Amino acid sequence: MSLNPRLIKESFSAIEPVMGKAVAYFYGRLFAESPQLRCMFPPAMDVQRDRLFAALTRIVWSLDSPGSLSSYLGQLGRDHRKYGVLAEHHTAVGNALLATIRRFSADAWTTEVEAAWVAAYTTAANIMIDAAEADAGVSPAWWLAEVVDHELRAPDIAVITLLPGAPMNFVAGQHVDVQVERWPRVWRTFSIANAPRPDNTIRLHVRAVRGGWVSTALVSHTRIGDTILLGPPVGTMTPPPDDPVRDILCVAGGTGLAPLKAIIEHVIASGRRPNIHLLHGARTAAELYDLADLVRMEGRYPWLRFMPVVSGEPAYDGMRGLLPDVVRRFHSFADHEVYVCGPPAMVEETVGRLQHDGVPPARIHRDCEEAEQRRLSPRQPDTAGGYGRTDQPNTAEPGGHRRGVSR
Ligand SMILES: NC(=O)C1=CN([C@@H]2O[C@H](COP(=O)(O)OP(=O)(O)OC[C@H]3O[C@@H](n4cnc5c(N)ncnc54)[C@H](O)[C@@H]3O)[C@@H](O)[C@H]2O)C=CC1
Repeated sequence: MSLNPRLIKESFSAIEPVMGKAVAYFYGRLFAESPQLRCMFPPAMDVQRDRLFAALTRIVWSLDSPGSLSSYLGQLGRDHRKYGVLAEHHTAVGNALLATIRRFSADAWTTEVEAAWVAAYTTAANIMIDAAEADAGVSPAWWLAEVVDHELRAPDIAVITLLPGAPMNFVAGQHVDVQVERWPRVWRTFSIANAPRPDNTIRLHVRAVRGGWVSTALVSHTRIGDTILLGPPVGTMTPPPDDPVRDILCVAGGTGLAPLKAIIEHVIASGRRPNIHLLHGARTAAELYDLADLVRMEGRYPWLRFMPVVSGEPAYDGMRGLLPDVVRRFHSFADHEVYVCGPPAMVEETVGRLQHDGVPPARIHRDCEEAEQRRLSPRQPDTAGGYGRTDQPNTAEPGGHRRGVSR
């Protein structure tokens, strides 16, 4: 069975323009053939559809890069443990996927194309299964965490401290999926806002999205003593492993501050003393929800320079403007290591301007596309999402056998 990326990409291109319909057909087919799988998914499937499309696109277009494909699929396999995905589920998914591609690629469907998709899907499923099996020996599928602190820092922003039931190994800058008791099978992504701590606690910065299920539950209906579920930490916006001794610029929009604060804590813990500029932008002064803490940090570490910036309050008595504009008011950051996080438009614009001003792309770190797709824009409701877990997720270990698609 050999991979044929060219055939896969050609047939996938034929489907891309009708991807919305194809994904809807895929789930209809999957649930018709395997109704027992429906309960693993959230009630509303809109975000789920986007996630599937994003994952499929990424897999198809990285078929020529086995290294990055394999690491992405490995992470996907480990991450899917929290949903209770078993090895045999991959067969049902593979069959529905093949039926979907056959139907929507129409004239482009040949026996060669079919063989190429079977080979590609089987390879991908086996990488996911292997990664999940290996992970099962060393890490929980999910963590039950207790809320040990809950601070409402603005009417719609909470800083929440959690104590996972078992230690969680993570790297500063990573994010986790979160599920609240009120909304089973609905997972939402939040960055961990601290570097690893001796007491194993982790912090989240959450803005309640209007109409949002998980974010609203976390901000308005969660109390100290409640428990929530956390998926495994993932994400690649982490400090470079060689930790170069370069000065650092962090540009944080709103609750996009969370992973950047974790990275700054990581640098502090490392003992290095680079100059750090942290710009934190908010629409109003009242939304500078971490001001007191950041001012305290700045007072303690003189090489850390914190600059709050407000974009929507003309009377604000401090630095005003949109972050991408404000960044350009400073001297060049061309020799800095740069981290940018916040609303997608702000990130795009800031990164573009920094590159234009001479910062090499390799030194600009941002949450990868995948994280942005998993996390919803704060201006959209987080009404659905995740690939839900089964009722007894802790007993749902992947089986020992591998499956592809049945032809
Ligand atoms: N909560 C978390 O753990 C994390 C959240 N994020 C993302 O960060 C974002 C935070 O959103 P909010 O707190 O509502 O921020 P916001 O919408 O209040 O914006 C904060 C600042 O970003 C800049 N900005 C916003 N929109 C812009 C635009 N179109 N062009 C140029 N600059 C713009 C402005 O300076 C503004 O003051 C969300 O997209 C969220 O998904 C990212 C990582 C972690």
